[in-house]
Amino acid sequence: MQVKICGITRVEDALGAVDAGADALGLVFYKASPRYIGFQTAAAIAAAVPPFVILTGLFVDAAQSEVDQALECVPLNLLQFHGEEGARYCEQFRRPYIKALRMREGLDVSAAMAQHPRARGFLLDAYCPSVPGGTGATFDWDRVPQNSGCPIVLAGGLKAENVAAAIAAARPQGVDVSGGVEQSPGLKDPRKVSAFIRAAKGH
Ligand SMILES: O=C(O)c1ccccc1NCC(=O)[C@H](O)[C@H](O)COP(=O)(O)O
Repeated sequence: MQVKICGITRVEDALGAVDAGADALGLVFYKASPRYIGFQTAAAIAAAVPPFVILTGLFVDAAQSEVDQALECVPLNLLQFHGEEGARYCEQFRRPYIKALRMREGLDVSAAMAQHPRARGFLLDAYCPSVPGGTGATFDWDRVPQNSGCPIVLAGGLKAENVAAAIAAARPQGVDVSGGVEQSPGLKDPRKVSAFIRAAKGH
């Protein structure tokens, strides 16, 4: 099971997550988030992270110039679009990307996935009307499509205590967590991070 720890704001949190076995880290470039970091901090984190860890840049309906600037300043391996971005917008950066789908009631997940034929995967997150992500809320894991033909990353309200059950129900390729491994918004708790990764990877 691949694990992404999202909302990293400090070098020590990045290194702690990598030591604990994280496969990917998420850097939030959405200014309204308590986990927002600027490009300078992001570049410092990127410089400290070993080469085989996937560094993901997260955006919510950002201006094209903002994503371009992030790509100039930070060596991101993957883009994560967490708003209402369409395929043409996401593809213009010519970088691997995953599209977040917020699981509001009635969402046709397969149809939403079909709108992004070039996405490398889909991150399925809980839907809360006023907050685009990092809400700590779960959704019904039985709604995760099986055999969709594209990697699924499960997110939303995961923590060490529920991630094994979530994986058993949704059978995703990866899991993503933010609030469930924090001591306070934006600051990771090393013990929670390592308990989460152990539980997700089944050891
Ligand atoms: O983390 C944020 O603050 C955030 C803000 C706006 C859009 C997305 C955000 N996070 C995206 C993630 O990938 C989170 O890990 C995911 O939403 C799950 O968060 P949580 O329920 O806190 O584990």
